Amino acid sequence: MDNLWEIQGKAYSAMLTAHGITFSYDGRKSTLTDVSIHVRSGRTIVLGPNGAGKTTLLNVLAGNVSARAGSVALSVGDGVPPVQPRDRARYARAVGWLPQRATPVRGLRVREQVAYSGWLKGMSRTTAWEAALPALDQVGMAAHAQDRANRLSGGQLRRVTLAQCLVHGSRVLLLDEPTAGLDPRERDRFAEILLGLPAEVAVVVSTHDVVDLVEVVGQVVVLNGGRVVFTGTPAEFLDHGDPSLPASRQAASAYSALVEERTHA
Ligand SMILES: Nc1ncnc2c1ncn2[C@@H]1O[C@H](COP(=O)(O)OP(=O)(O)OP(=O)(O)O)[C@@H](O)[C@H]1O
Repeated sequence: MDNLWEIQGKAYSAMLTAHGITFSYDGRKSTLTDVSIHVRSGRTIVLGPNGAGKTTLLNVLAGNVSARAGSVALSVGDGVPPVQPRDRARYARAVGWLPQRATPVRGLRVREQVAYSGWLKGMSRTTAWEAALPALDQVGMAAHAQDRANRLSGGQLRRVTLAQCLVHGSRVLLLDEPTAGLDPRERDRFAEILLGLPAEVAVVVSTHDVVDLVEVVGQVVVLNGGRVVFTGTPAEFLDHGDPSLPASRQAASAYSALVEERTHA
């Protein structure tokens, strides 16, 4: 189990593919309709207005909820059968999910909280305890390993929650609005941490904040009304913006154009 990502001694990058996902909370109205997304190593940003379905999509990708139609599969290497969400233990171990609201586990210290997550994902107690410190170091929180988790600031807690995703060696990270509500310094720090992750890790970030993440991503996906209305590179995304605007406003203009095009279609 600890060597999921080393097949015959070679580390593989993962590819997460969702195909034709349709999801409904009440069995009638579709919150996601025929959504397909391919996530490779590097960063993917999922943009969309409130209620577009970003959180729901991340929950489907994380295996937290099941789609009514479509499939989700994680490829881990040549000749290895893809891992599917119904293979709960392996899938959960492979995919790290950071929910919108980070919560401290009452009574635990920071290192214990991170180790606990690793243990929940199938690591032995000792391995999880050992792995907790490097995971905290990756997010700049090693110095707080002995602090009570419920005494941390919102930004620190968010970083500890990211360490909880990293501790079990996730090759796909699903981060639901990770920088929402953080001050500019914490936001910059979070962006730097994402940039510092190993190249083979695939990171999916849902956000409303077009500007600060577009420059650090490899793929942009725009959701509107539960449908994918755009998938492409940041440059292709920016092509939808008004070229007469200063660069700092191009991304917001591209986003508005894509969302409005769809709304009026
Ligand atoms: N547990 C739930 N039960 C029923 N409907 C839900 C549930 N969660 C979300 N919805 C509905 O599904 C739609 C998509 O919500 P979702 O949270 O996925 O969108 P979002 O793009 O993440 O929005 P936001 O940016 O506001 O977080 C919304 O209409 C929302 O009201």
